[in-house]
Amino acid sequence: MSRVFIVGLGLIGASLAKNIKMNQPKTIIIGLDSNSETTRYALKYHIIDEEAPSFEQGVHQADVIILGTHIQITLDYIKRLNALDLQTEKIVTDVSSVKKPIMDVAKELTNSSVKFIGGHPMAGSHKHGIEAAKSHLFENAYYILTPVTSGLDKQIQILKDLLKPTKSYFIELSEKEHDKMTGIVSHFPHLIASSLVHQARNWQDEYPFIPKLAAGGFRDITRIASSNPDLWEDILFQNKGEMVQFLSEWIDEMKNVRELLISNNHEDVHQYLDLAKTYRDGLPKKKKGALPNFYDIFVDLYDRPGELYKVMKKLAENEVNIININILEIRENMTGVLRVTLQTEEEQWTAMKVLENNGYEVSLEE
Ligand SMILES: NC(=O)c1ccc[n+]([C@@H]2O[C@H](COP(=O)([O-])OP(=O)(O)OC[C@H]3O[C@@H](n4cnc5c(N)ncnc54)[C@H](O)[C@@H]3O)[C@@H](O)[C@H]2O)c1
Ligand SMILES: O=C(O)C(=O)C[C@]1(C(=O)O)C=C[C@@H](O)C=C1
Repeated sequence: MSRVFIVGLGLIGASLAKNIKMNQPKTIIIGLDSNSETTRYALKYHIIDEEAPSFEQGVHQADVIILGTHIQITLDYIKRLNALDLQTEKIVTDVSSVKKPIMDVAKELTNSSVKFIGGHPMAGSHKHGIEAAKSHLFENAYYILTPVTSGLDKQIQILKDLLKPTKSYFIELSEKEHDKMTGIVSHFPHLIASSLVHQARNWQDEYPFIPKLAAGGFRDITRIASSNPDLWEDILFQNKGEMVQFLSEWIDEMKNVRELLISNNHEDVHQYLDLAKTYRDGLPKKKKGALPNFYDIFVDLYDRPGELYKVMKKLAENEVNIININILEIRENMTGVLRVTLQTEEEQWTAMKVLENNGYEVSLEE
């Protein structure tokens, strides 16, 4: 029986806690969060078994420590490991979205009882906090590991065994490779999504109808602009070097596209769009959850009498034919997610609009 200490019980920390609890019920989960309401929630819904009296005591009590806080805070916790007089070996990992600053600090650790393995599950959400946590969040996602030194094979295997039920795919990368690649496909798109929202907002004074027209395309490309600004400020500055480089490249590219439009260069604009389409179409398809991907929508559902019925009724009234429904985690007083599977893309679109117009939060991805 192992003891796992999770520091920071937000979206990622609590999702891991739920996954471990569900699949390895004998593992004791000790938790720590600076927000006492979060800790109360975690204890009440058995997401953790015990609250750690302090960071230091939690580390002493555990075999594996998962640092699930924002990066700047995680850096402080890693530094605090050095001062501990530990009797047994501790496997310590984090979940931070940027790896170089973490690994720089971890490499400075002189406490030989601490075996640090950098970690980053490449899945998440624009939502944050314990209430958004889901045990299946990491299903089919890549889980990147960045070990601090070689010779940690045994510890890496223990960590992988613990996290195996997340059903994610483990890969090892250097921190440099990690920050470059996640910078391109995760961090930089956040800046662009936010910039598109600002542009729409700036034009809204002159054209107040803009938000009503901001439908499919705009919503798809800007979903991530709804993420937690505290987290993303942290991520963007921790990966500042890459961000500045990508921004410079992007500005040059946009200037070039502007020139193509001004000079009526249809051929090159077509080629620009066509190349992007070919690359985008070739990206691996997302497959999450146990069901094959027909046309799913995901509806936030609160645990209240009649909620499921209301959703089904609205869809029936609009003649949406449902292939399957699946409730992904709903427990007393918790927001769960209802997956509704439709046969066609058109029905997927209709179902989403019908429910959104009736006040539900709906997304095409979980
Ligand atoms: N959100 C995502 O999509 C995502 C995906 C993968 C990895 N990550 C990484 O996971 C980490 C956590 O992100 P999140 O989205 O779960 O954030 P979150 O805001 O949902 O959770 C952070 C939790 O840490 C707690 N906390 C704050 N200060 C603390 C302290 N000093 N000690 C203990 N707890 C403290 C907060 O109360 C909160 O519960 C970040 O480093 C982020 O880079 C995020
Ligand atoms: O799905 C989202 O909302 C996310 O932003 C998740 C996402 C990503 O960009 O894919 C964001 C940051 C993480 O470090 C990992 C995953």
